[in-house]
Amino acid sequence: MTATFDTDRMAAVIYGSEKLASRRREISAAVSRIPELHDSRPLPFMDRLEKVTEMTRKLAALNKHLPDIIDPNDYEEGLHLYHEVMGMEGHPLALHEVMFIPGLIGQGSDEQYEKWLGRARRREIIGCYAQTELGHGSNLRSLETTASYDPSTREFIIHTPQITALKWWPGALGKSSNYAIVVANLIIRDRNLGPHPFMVQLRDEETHRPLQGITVGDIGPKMAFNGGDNGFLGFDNYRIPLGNLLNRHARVEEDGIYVKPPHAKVGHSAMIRVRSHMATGQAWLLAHSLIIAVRYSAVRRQGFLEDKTREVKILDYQTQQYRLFPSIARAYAFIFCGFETIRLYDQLILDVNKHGNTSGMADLHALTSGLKSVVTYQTGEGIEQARMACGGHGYSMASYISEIYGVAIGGCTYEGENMVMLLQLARYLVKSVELIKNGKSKELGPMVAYLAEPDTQEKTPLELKDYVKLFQMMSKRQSWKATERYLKLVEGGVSRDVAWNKTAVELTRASRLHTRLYIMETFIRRVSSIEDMNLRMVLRDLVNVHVNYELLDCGIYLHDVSLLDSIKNQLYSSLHSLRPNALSLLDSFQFSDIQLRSVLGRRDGHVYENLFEWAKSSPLNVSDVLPSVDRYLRPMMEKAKL
Ligand SMILES: CCCCCCCCCCCC(=O)SCCNC(=O)CCNC(=O)[C@H](O)C(C)(C)COP(=O)(O)OP(=O)(O)OC[C@H]1O[C@@H](n2cnc3c(N)ncnc32)[C@H](O)[C@@H]1OP(=O)(O)O
Ligand SMILES: Cc1cc2nc3c(=O)[nH]c(=O)nc-3n(C[C@H](O)[C@H](O)[C@H](O)COP(=O)(O)OP(=O)(O)OC[C@H]3O[C@@H](n4cnc5c(N)ncnc54)[C@H](O)[C@@H]3O)c2cc1C
Repeated sequence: MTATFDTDRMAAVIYGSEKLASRRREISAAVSRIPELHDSRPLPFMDRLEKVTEMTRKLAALNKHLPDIIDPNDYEEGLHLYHEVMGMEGHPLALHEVMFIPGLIGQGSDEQYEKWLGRARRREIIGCYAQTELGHGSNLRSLETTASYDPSTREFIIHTPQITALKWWPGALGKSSNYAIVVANLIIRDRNLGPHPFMVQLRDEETHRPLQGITVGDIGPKMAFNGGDNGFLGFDNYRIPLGNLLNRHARVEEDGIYVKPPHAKVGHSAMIRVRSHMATGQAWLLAHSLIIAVRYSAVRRQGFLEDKTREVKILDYQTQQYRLFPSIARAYAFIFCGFETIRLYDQLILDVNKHGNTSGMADLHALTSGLKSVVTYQTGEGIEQARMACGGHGYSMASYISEIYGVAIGGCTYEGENMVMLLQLARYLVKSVELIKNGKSKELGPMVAYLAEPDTQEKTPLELKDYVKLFQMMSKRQSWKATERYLKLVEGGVSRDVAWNKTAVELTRASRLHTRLYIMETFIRRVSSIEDMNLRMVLRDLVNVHVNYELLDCGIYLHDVSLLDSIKNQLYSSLHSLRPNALSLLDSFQFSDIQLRSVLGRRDGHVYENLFEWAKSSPLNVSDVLPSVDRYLRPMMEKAKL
């Protein structure tokens, strides 16, 4: 089936410009010509040490070839090159680019840029972001690592008071990084001023051995990311100079005077940055799994429909389309949301760093708290459906889908556990409803203005905008219902904390609906702005699938049977009309075979031959008879014969 649109032009929509889309193709082509940038053998056949070694080997090779392939100062080109070569399982520089450098930019002063930023960019040093501890991750107020100021030597003494204070989880901390941005409680004259970011050298730059007073190592295998070394880190009264407090926002003078930051949370910028980028990163992971599943579904034949002479492609089953196509819509919707949040983050950093203007922080915190939670959860659901849609071969590591799942689903936990972040957004929604109740609707932020709109009369929806209005009213009602439930408890004498906890499930439901409304409206807004008619037509099909699927999935108006039927009928006909374009919508992401790392998803479609070759290369097939059979099984069977 030929697509009704140009996939290169769709790639330009996905990546934001024709230039970047074509540069991505050139970079992938360049990588395909350099064998030392390829996996030396399939990653699923490697144990953890082999995998970490392989990632380190490739990283060094990439660093060598990088100047010949990309503009080293072009962030987007670098991001694609890393994804192409390093894949998704983690590597020594994974957090260096994602958190260490952005943390330095967000928190460091111009002098500290001079000292560390250039060195970090040239990769003379490798860094990570060490905040989470063995005993605390969500509740930052209870972090235990201390940084006590000693005015007599003008130093901070970093210390791990007890085992629960060990830094635990930070990516690339265990064996790779020789520096870290360490988040520790700033203590001045016994006064705890809360978590602050400090630049700390962990290892000797020559020998890479841990410095005196530092205990550091790897936390062991995880569900995924096993090419990376998430680590633990402990301090024994470890001294660092006064100038190592990253002091763009908060400062300590030599005599110990503390100058507080313009906003209590301005030190959280590294987290906000990752959350702002997660919608895009998760969309790519979802699209990875979908292109594998849809390519395979276009090859795999199983069972019959009307033509009894030839088995049907499983992509022609309505259930297969229902399983996969709503996630294709979500992948596009998440990409468009990602453009928004990255733009908002870049603007915020400029406002804060250049003008000390923190007014955009609350909105972006609320938006990214909800978005990272909904996007990561729905991405995980979509990847799991993609795996199941491939039957047995989806369950094989040859499909690579379970690795993609493990990486993606980590996002439900890192950067703020989803439940915790949904409740952060709920704070914002409750405050907004209270503003309206107090006659201050004018103070509402643009993202919550709809909460003040009167309920529309439920007329029979005829157009897309009517269906979106239905969803908007449902979201509004949930925010009001949850807020009033909470306020009723408070007015009844229940403390705010207890009332909050007793309403928490309803509050998180309000956060999810609010976020899903934002995703839907962003998707529609972006599609409506696309000039190329062919692109806009097929993306409208995706929007129709998305809106109707969301309405059904959120259980809207289940009491109104005729409305329910019309939503279902629209969804099923949208699935059918998407069928001819489904594969091309995913081909438009232009992932190379190297980047997909999936035998099932290869462009050549020779699934069975490729699967057989892959299986034969398994280490277990090096010999016909395994040593363990000779050593244990054969004696056991011989004995049974006596
Ligand atoms: C995909 C491939 C990738 C591949 C790459 C993979 C990379 C993996 C990287 C993972 C890295 C990590 O996980 S790094 C570690 C991530 N850790 C986290 O995210 C920790 C999550 N916890 C937190 O952020 C915090 O504890 C909170 C926000 C949940 C609670 O903080 P709190 O200080 O107790 O604040 P709280 O009392 O709740 O709220 C007080 C007021 O502050 C506001 N507030 C709180 N935080 C912020 C903020 N950042 N910006 C603005 N405002 C804020 C609240 O809205 C509230 O306003 P008002 O209501 O009073 O007006
Ligand atoms: C793959 C991966 C990479 C990571 N990389 C880094 C890194 O580079 N740097 C770093 O500093 N950290 C990193 N982390 C740590 C991560 O940020 C934390 O795991 C995360 O913040 C959650 O904290 P926690 O694990 O302590 O869970 P807890 O905070 O102990 O929460 C456990 C559970 O308790 C419940 N809960 C907790 N608080 C609340 C609440 N207020 N309301 C309702 N329910 C609640 C939730 O169900 C939650 O899942 C990484 C984690 C993973 C999995």
